[in-house]
Amino acid sequence: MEERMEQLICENITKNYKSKDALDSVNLTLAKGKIYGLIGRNGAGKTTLLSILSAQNPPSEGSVVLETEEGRLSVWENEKALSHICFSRELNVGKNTALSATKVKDYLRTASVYLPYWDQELADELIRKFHLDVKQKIGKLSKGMVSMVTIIVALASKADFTFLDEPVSGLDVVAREQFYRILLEEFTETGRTFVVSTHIMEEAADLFEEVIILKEGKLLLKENTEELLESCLHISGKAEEVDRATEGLEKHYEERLGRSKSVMVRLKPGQELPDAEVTVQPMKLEKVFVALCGEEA
Ligand SMILES: Nc1ncnc2c1ncn2[C@@H]1O[C@H](COP(=O)(O)OP(=O)(O)OP(=O)(O)O)[C@@H](O)[C@H]1O
Repeated sequence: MEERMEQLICENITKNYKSKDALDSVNLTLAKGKIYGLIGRNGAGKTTLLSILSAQNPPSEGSVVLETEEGRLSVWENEKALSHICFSRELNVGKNTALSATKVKDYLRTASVYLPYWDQELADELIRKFHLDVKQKIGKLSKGMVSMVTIIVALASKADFTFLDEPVSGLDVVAREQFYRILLEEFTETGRTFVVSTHIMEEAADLFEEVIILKEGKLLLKENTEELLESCLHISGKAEEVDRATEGLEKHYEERLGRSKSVMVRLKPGQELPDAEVTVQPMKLEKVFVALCGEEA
């Protein structure tokens, strides 16, 4: 019987670069069979986290452990653990680099050698779906086509834990929708775990069972997306009414305009808003993110 990977655990990960502390004591457990959205402002530490989770980058402190039926395997320098993890990074092609001169088919062939569960049939299907010219050099591809190459590597890797770093950043809206559909199909068929970092939250929010938010190198929250959105409310109205309605609640992003005021509250389980003359509106993920990670006015 095929061995199943259970969860990937990130224990107290800190990463200090020379001039920057990129991650600060991050504890995180990624369960089998979920799609996670990883969000955070520029420089929050998303890429650093994914590179540490996949052992492409050593942490300054802490460890990453793959928990299996057979026991706990440290991910660092452990071929068996790493065979179940794929981080398909954004490609920095650059001019006149070895990568820019590499043909797509050769890049994919190299990936197929390194990734032990590579599915060539799936890779070929995705190449067709994305209309990708595999004879083309990577340096000659458009930004979106380069993103497609990283998406193909991620999906065809068939790794139990697959990380994609801003996969849709260069894609047009049609290709983005196509990517979300393909990802969901692959997820439904296989129950693999995906972590997808993105700045384009709204259109991907339905895809994420859980969201992970990094803020300045710290894990701000990891929560079921639906529950997070249910708990966050936008309250507006006369300032004194808003104050009365939100007293004692967790508040973010207060904005005052003359005598009126608006604020986001995040209700804890069991908490309710008192009756008050205020307008209460549900919030979309992007607005919740801005309220949690944006700069207060
Ligand atoms: N190799 C490195 N050397 C020094 N500092 C680095 C290195 N890589 C990242 N950093 C710094 O660590 C911090 C986190 O960077 P990281 O790339 O992980 O952020 P991110 O959340 O992925 O950002 P973005 O959304 O802009 O891609 C940033 O301040 C960045 O400048």
